[in-house]
Amino acid sequence: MTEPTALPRRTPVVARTPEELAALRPGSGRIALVPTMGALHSGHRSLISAAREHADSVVVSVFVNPLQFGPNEDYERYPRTFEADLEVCAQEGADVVFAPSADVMYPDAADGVKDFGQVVTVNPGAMGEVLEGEFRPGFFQGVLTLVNKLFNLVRPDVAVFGQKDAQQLAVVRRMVRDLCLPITVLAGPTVRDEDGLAVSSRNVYLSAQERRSALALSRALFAGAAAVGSGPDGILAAARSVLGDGSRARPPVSVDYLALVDTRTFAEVGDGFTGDAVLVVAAWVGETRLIDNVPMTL
Ligand SMILES: Nc1ncnc2c1ncn2[C@@H]1O[C@H](COP(=O)(O)OP(=O)(O)OP(=O)(O)O)[C@@H](O)[C@H]1O
Ligand SMILES: CC(C)(CO)[C@@H](O)C(=O)[O-]
Ligand code: BAL
Repeated sequence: MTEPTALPRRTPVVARTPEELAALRPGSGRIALVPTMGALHSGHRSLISAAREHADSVVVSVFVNPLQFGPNEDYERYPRTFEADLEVCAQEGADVVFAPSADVMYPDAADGVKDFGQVVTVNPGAMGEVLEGEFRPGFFQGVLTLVNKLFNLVRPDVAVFGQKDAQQLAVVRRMVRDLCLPITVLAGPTVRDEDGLAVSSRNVYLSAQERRSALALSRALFAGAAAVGSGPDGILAAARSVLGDGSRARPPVSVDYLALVDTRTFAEVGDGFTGDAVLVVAAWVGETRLIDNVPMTL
């Protein structure tokens, strides 16, 4: 018996510039966009696969956006694995990979990546100032500016974002609403490793010991979710009992925030709140900053 021949995979076409992207625009059919920073993993795969279900053609953008990184963050070090990313896109059936350079996306930034003083940007509003926005000043301004540019270049009908970056998802939805963008935003559930750790490109920074310590994040969130019947205080207490908090956090884990917030506004919820909420956490594990969350209904 002969070995079955592997099905031919469609290799996506790579566009490096807006002009190349425009030339690839299909004449008809729905377009879905999956924005990423590359270093693609199973979480991204699930988003590309969801995108395929909602559109005739799928564009994956791969761009490490300098505008959303703070001066002391990991822009330079961020994993860049373009050839492997192309393979993932081929396996998941993406049609186009848009992978511009920083110069292409920000031609007027004085030194290409660092001076954005002259660039017109998108203001994320109050939701962009709290939690991730507080710990990463300018982060959501950078994200929304880039996402808005991608929306204008790709002109998708649908854009797919991960629930793992819950505040980013909420801020993007708010931009779409407030700026009247004709785009449907879809969310893909958080993909986790078997032990519960949310898959993330930054997990490659973790040593084996740190990876074990990082499980405190998802375990704390699951403990909080299991206490949903006991209201906001009970949920937070259950999560804190696993994760610790402030000076009680267990090294090498150091917590930036643990909060229960309204899914749509990201305002902290208090006693008596009913509706959709999300328990969010951001913590350092050694030198690596991770975020995670679990949605719940109170
Ligand atoms: N585990 C996951 N499950 C589902 N979606 C995910 C997951 N991780 C990331 N995503 C989504 O993939 C999209 C691109 O994210 P990004 O490329 O920054 O990956 P990341 O793994 O979150 O990277 P980082 O480690 O930098 O946070 C975002 O919409 C993000 O929410
Ligand atoms: C949405 C995004 C691609 C914008 O750079 C990025 O923040 C990400 O990968 O989540
Ligand atoms: N996953 C969100 C992109 C960032 O952390 O910069």
